[in-house]
Amino acid sequence: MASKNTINFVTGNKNKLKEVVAFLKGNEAFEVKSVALDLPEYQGEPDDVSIAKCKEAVRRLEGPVLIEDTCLCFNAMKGLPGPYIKWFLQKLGPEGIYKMLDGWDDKSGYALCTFAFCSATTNNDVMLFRGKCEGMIVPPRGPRNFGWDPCFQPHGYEQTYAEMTPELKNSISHRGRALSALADFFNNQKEIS
Ligand SMILES: O=c1nc[nH]c2c1ncn2[C@H]1C[C@H](O)[C@@H](COP(=O)(O)OP(=O)(O)OP(=O)(O)O)O1
Ligand SMILES: [Mg+2]
Repeated sequence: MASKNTINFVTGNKNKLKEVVAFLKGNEAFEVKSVALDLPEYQGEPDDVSIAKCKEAVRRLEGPVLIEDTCLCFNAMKGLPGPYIKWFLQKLGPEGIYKMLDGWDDKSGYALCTFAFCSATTNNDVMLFRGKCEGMIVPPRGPRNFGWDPCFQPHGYEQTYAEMTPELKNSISHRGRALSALADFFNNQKEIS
């Protein structure tokens, strides 16, 4: 049996890593090796942010590189805070994230996850794998373990992400959906070079 391909997954976020490892457990085509590195927070549209982040990771490391960038987008605000959610969360906490929508009736939004992969041998071409989960921004409920999980409730569910089991979250989440696209791609590749 051919040995598994290993991809460097570059993230400074332990919770992201945990979800990625749990999702890929049992995957036969590849495995991720964690590289704990805080990459810069770029500005722009989600795809451009992920491409810039991936190119910076390639510049710093050798071999195939995988990064991920997550947005939380409010429909009332035309997709903002989007890639800037990290700073809003850091300053305002989950309560403040909900209060941002005080002036709007529309509390709907979506979580968007974009994985960016670069093989480092293909002229630095970056491939993107996206996953989206639609839902509502709600007053925080549930454990405060992971970012804005307490104030995001996916459509069709009565729990916030924070109130879900890790298995349920991964099966419907923005990240789970993006990982499923990523895994499909790699499972159809013979070798990741
Ligand atoms: O499923 C999630 N559930 C709740 N919160 C989440 C989730 N996924 C990311 N988050 C938070 C982390 C950060 O505050 C922001 C995304 O920013 P983002 O740059 O992608 O993450 P990060 O800087 O923590 O890690 P990284 O080193 O991979 O860039 O939303
Ligand atoms: Mg980041």
